[in-house]
Amino acid sequence: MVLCAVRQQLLSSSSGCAAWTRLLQRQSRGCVYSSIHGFNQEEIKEKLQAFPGGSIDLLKQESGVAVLTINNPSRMNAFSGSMMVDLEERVSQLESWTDGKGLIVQGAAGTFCSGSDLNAVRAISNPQDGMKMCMFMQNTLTRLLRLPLISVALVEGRALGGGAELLTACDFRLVAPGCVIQFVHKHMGLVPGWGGAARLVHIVGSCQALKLLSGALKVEPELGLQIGLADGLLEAPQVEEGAGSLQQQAENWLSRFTKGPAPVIRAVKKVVLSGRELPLSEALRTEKDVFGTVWGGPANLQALASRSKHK
Ligand SMILES: CC[C@@H](C(=O)O)C(=O)SCCNC(=O)CCNC(=O)[C@H](O)C(C)(C)COP(=O)(O)OP(=O)(O)OC[C@H]1O[C@@H](n2cnc3c(N)ncnc32)[C@H](O)[C@@H]1OP(=O)(O)O
Repeated sequence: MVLCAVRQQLLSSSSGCAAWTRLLQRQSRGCVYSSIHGFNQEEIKEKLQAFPGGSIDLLKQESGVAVLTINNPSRMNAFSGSMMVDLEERVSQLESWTDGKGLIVQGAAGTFCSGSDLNAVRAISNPQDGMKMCMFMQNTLTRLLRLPLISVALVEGRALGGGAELLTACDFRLVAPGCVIQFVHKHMGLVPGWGGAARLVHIVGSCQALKLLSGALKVEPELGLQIGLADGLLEAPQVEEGAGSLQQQAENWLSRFTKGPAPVIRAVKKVVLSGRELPLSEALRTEKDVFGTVWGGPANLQALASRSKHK
């Protein structure tokens, strides 16, 4: 169902986007898990909806940068079951947002996310349902990371367990003073289940990932920057004129990379994504296909016209 929606959106935008469809088909058939893995998305969505609370809010801005907010403050932004379903639906909306260039993922009320709602976890603790929730969240976070948008996690307060896994599903992480990222899974007798371990190895390397997971180490801003889990440090918001809100600072940081026509910014994310995920020959073919979507396009022709005056 996801691939159909994604394919339809991409093909409807322009014939050039057939390249992106081929990438999705080559890479993942849209998701990590499908019916051939015994995964039934509608079945697990129905189970998850039985655990309500909180919301995942999405604001798509004229600037082409959207803000996704994990909103369950009474539970330190823990993911209820219905929030997991919400997240998948917001990712679908972002997959269809053809004007999008960037995404900021943040938590409400001064903290990021404290993982799964433990009340829900207790209720779906049988292995079958746990694995289905795991596959659902792996599919959703993989699609989040594969969005043709440049994504930034704005990490404030605490990012624990699944919350720490969520921030690994963004391209970059900006940390606020005093925040703590902690993969607490070992303390729960678990390992990451939402894909956080696989992505963490790509971000910080296997040795650092092994330390963070086996030690359930608390990663504060200084360590995060040192090991590459954090890409920038935000300033504590000043009441008087100053750095601006954390979200404003994050938007300013992101703006350096999203400045320009959406088709070009989206093409940049696509070629980096294929370079990161595909074997070299496939990545080169995808790069050629994506190149074909911008070569001779409006932005390219306008740039050539403006430079032809420089004799
Ligand atoms: C794949 C991983 C995934 C999974 O296995 O499904 C997981 O993520 S498992 C969950 C991992 N997360 C945790 O273990 C964090 C648990 N929470 C805490 O350690 C603390 O609450 C905190 C986040 C460090 C904050 O501590 P503190 O500042 O002392 O506040 P409180 O503890 O009083 O919390 C306020 C309020 O929020 C509720 N809360 C917090 N986290 C969760 C959560 N993950 N699930 C459900 N509820 C949560 C907490 O119970 C308090 O509620 P009240 O007691 O009703 O006030």
